[in-house]
Amino acid sequence: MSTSFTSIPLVNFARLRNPETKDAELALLRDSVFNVGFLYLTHTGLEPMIEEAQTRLPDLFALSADEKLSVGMLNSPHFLGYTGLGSETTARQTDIREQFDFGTECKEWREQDPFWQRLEGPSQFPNAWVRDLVGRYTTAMSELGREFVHFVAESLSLPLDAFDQFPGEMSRLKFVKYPPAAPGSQGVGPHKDSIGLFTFLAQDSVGGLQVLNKSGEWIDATPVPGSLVVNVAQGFEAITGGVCSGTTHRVVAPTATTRYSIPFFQAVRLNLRLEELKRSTQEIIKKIPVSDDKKKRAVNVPSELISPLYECFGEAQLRNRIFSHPDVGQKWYPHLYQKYSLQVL
Ligand SMILES: O=C(O)CCC(=O)C(=O)O
Ligand SMILES: [Fe+2]
Repeated sequence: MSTSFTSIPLVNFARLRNPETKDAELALLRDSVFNVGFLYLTHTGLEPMIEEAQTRLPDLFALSADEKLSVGMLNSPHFLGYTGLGSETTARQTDIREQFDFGTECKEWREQDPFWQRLEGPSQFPNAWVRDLVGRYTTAMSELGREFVHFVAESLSLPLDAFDQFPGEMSRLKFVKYPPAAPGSQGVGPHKDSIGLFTFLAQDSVGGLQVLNKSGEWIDATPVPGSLVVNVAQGFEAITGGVCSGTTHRVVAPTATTRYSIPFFQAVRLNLRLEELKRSTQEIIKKIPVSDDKKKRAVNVPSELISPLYECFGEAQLRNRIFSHPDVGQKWYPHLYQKYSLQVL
């Protein structure tokens, strides 16, 4: 398959789980992850769960402004909670969307913990049914994510658990609403997902998600009912030394209908450090189907996200959050906000 994809491959999860069809589907998975960087995952068995969540989203966003603000992200040093329209910035432009960010359960941050550990903490739920839905949805997605990563390892003929040293404590889930806007408006600007190994995204039938291929063309990720769009996030980019780069994507705002989406960002260990990565990625990089030259560079310069400017992956991620949500960043991390603002990257 060409690396300059013009359509996004479909990988059938049931065929990965079936010993008779597994090998052929693993080859497709390998090509999709390492050459394309994006795929639709179908037949996951989670279709009813996804549909239930999609059906409830209009009710969630119909809560009163007071109810939403009572769980505003500004309350949260963990960047969890509600973000109103126009409060988020991507690629230096304002995004036209509203969203609720949640995290899977994790330990509470304490004073003696590293400062970047504070990215993880308790979620804010506006009511009991949202808490219940988020709990069930994240449990199901976490299990799917673990199984998916095992298949990715197998697709490279690596041991099943080759990536099991990397997952972190708190995965993130978002419920997102894009209201209709003027033609060509930015739902969310071009970006790679900084959080996580892989992102598993359920989108509704409206469309607007686009991904950038290696020739610099935007390709429509046209909705495929019941599927999850899976993309490589910067955590996986880091542990493959940048060889498997996260794919850039964006959402063009809808013009006539409201669009809803549900991305799940699979956690990466926040304490991953550059030196550790350089060691652990070597064996992985050897197996990835790309040129030796690219591999050599990968070992020397593991990833743009793991920069010598940062202590570890957690700090790089914290910096990213601070600039995506500058009001939250300035409130909870004023010194870091100032420090990172002065850095030339
Ligand atoms: O809403 C979507 O389809 C994509 C959202 C996204 O890329 C993100 O929130 O990182
Ligand atoms: Fe994204």
